[in-house]
Amino acid sequence: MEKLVVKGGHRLTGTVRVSGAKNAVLPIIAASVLGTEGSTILEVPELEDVSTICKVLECLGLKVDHSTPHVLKIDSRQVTGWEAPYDLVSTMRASFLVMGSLLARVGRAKISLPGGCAIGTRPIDIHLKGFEALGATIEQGHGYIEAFAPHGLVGTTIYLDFPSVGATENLMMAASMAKGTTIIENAAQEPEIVDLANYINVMGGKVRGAGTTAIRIDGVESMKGGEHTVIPDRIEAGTFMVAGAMTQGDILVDNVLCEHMKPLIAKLREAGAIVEEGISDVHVVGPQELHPITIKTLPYPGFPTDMQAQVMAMMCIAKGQSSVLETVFENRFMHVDELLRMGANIRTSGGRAAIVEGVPKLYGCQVRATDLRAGAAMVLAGLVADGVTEITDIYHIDRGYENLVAKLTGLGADIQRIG
Ligand SMILES: CC(=O)N[C@H]1[C@@H](OP(=O)(O)OP(=O)(O)OC[C@H]2O[C@@H](n3ccc(=O)[nH]c3=O)[C@H](O)[C@@H]2O)O[C@H](CO)[C@@H](O)[C@@H]1O
Ligand SMILES: C=C(OP(=O)(O)O)C(=O)O
Repeated sequence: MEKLVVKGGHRLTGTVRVSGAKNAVLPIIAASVLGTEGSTILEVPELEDVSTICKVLECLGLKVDHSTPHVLKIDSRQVTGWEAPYDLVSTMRASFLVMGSLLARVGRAKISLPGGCAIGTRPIDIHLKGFEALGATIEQGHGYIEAFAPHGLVGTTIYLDFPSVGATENLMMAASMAKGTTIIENAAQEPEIVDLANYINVMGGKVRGAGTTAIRIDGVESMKGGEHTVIPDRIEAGTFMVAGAMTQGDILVDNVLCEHMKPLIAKLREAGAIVEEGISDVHVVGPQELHPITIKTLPYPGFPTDMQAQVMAMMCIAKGQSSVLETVFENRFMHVDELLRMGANIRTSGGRAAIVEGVPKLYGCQVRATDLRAGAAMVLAGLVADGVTEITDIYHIDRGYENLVAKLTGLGADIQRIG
């Protein structure tokens, strides 16, 4: 079994370049189904999740050329299938995002139910309610969801019970070729939503207001295709910024949109780091001693849940008491038990709140990457731990971090992938 072996105690210095955003490229690839002429996507991160969603497209009859690294050429002239099978949806929930584009393009979709995952039950009720509001018929059975709109979808106003990122994206795609106008109220405002809207518009769609709580989509008859460059990954950037802060490092994180990083930048400064915002980069200098901080995860522009585990790793070595309130997912504390094994002092209550008492040292040991960001937190803890940390189940990390070992090694970390 492959594992990461991290020898702690190295100060990180130098420059690291951030890849394109996983959470932007996945819905963008799903949206490529909408276009009848094909698309070219640039700044595509080389990730397991990208391979998985490309396999989903191939199941639908699209042709994907990924022969040039970081570039995807998608031939979407023919869509011959409408089913995303269990093996692909179970490894990556974002496969469910093809439901909206399939409904728009071919009027039907059959997608395996994603099921729960390590960070919570993650239902899809908001997506389904939205599809029904647009006129689709939904049937569930034998582990699959089928949606039908043989005569096309019809625009309407949809108020989301929660600003779900995935539901906003799925409904934006579905509505892009509906008859008339759709307004999504209480929409998610994440930068990845804006990137998807920009791509839909490049293909010939008419989406306005993405990045605000009300998105207006004027349905068009058909879409062509186009070229789109994916935004930088704010979570990968944030993970390196925390690494710099934790290791008393001095690092330049390149290919960053600081506008997307505001909640993390504020917290790193509270923790005592120096953070200098550039036009497309950010410079982080870690303090001698980290101060304790408080975070509460929220939908954008609040503090991102996808940075909670990494920041909790940082809190473990701050001087004093920090706290975390996780409000987006009901069960995103899988990393706590692993951090405890490394000598951290953390108390949780109710699965949503944690108090972290900083300790002078963490100690290397064997730990598991229980999910993607929990895995990143283990790497960060390993960078500052006394001795050697061995991290297993690293396939979770491969879902979302391109070349993590090479990037950290370039900053002076002692980290190897073995097995
Ligand atoms: C591929 C991708 O972009 N993944 C991100 C996306 O996931 P994802 O799109 O799955 O996250 P959502 O915003 O939909 O989920 C947020 C919360 O809403 C709940 N919910 C969601 C949909 C629904 O129909 N019913 C429902 O109850 C979820 O269980 C969760 O508790 O946004 C999350 C929140 O920022 C991030 O952590 C993920 O990294
Ligand atoms: C939870 C995440 O991703 P996904 O929604 O793909 O599981 C994440 O990127 O941290």
